Amino acid sequence: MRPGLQTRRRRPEARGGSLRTGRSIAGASAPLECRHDLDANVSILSSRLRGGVVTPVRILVHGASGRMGQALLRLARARSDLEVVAAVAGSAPRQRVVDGVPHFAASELGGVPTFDVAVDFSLPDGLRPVLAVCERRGAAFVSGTTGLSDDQCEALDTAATRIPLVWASNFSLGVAVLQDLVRRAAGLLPGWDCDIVESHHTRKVDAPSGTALTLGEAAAEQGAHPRYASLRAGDIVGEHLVQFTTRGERIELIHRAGDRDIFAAGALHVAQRLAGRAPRRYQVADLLAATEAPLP
Ligand SMILES: NC(=O)C1=CN([C@@H]2O[C@H](COP(=O)(O)OP(=O)(O)OC[C@H]3O[C@@H](n4cnc5c(N)ncnc54)[C@H](O)[C@@H]3O)[C@@H](O)[C@H]2O)C=CC1
Ligand SMILES: O=C(O)C1=N[C@H](C(=O)O)C[C@H](O)C1
Repeated sequence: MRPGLQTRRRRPEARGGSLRTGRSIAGASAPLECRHDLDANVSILSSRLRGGVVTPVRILVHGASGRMGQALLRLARARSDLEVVAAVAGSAPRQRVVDGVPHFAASELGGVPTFDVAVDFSLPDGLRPVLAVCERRGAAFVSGTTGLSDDQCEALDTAATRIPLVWASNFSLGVAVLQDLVRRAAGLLPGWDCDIVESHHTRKVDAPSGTALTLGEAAAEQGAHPRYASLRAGDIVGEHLVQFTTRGERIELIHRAGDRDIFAAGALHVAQRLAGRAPRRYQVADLLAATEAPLP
C-alpha cells in the first residue's frame, strides 16, 4: 500500500441545477451542496416502483464474511426499506443460505440475482470484479474499501461515467465533521506542523488508514504538509488524531470510533439514497443532504 494514493480524492463535478441550501453537517458552518436533480429523482422513483408497488432497495453485500460485512448484514436485516438479495465473500461460503440471504463466493459473482446497489467493504483485489458486475447490470456502487491503488481509483472514476457511485474512506458523521474542522484549522494555522496519528485493530492491512489520508488531503488543500503515523493494537475500531503544532502551543482534533456499526449504518443510508440516481460520482455529503421527491 502506497501512502498518499487516496489523497487524490476527486471533487464532484459542478452540475447545472445545483442548489446551495445552507444546511450543514452537525453544526459545521460550511454549507453543503445539495443537488436537486429532477432526472435523478424520476429515476429513483422508477427504480423503487416495480409493478406499481414500492419495493425495498435490493442490496448486494460484498465482503460479507468480514467485520464490516457482518455489521452490514445485521443492520440491513432491521430495515424494511432494504433487502439483502446476495452476500458475497472472498472464499466459498460454509452455508449457502443464511437468514434467507443467498451466499456466494467472489468467483460466483456473475451468477448473483438482480440487485440495485452493491455495498463493498472487502479488500482492494475484490474491487474490480464487483465494479464490473455493477457496470454490466447498471447497478449503483457504494464502497468503503481502503488501500486502493492509483489504477483502482481510476477504475472508480471510469465506472462513475456509467453508474451512480460513492467511495468514501469513512462513512461516519463524526469524521465528516472532523474533515471540515481540519480544513478550517489548517487554513487558520499556516506554517504549523500537521501530524495525523491513526490507531486501528491488529487485523487492519493498510496504513496509513484511508481516513488519515482523506484528512491529510483536507489539510493539504490549505497548504499544510501532513505527516502520518500508524498504530496497530488490540481491537481498536478506529481513532484519528490530527495535531497542529508550533512553538509553545498545540491543537489536537480527535475522532474515536467505538463501534463499526457507525460505518455500516452510514453506508446503508448512502446506498438507499443512491439507488436509481443518474450516473456520476457522488460524495457522502451529497446524499446526506439530498432532497428526494416523496415516494407515492
Ligand atoms: N469506509 C469506511 O467507513 C470503512 C472502511 N473499512 C474498510 O473496509 C474494508 C474491509 O474491512 P473489514 O471488514 O475490517 O475486513 P475483513 O478482513 O474483516 O473482511 C474482508 C471481507 O472481504 C472479503 N474479501 C477478501 N478478498 C476478497 C476478494 N478478492 N473478492 C471479494 N471479497 C474479498 C473477505 O472474504 C471478507 O468477507 C477494509 O478496506 C477497511 O479498511 C472498514 C471500516 C469502515
Ligand atoms: O479497517 C478499518 O477498520 C477501518 N478502515 C477505514 C480507514 O482505513 O480509514 C475507516 C475506519 O477507520 C475503520
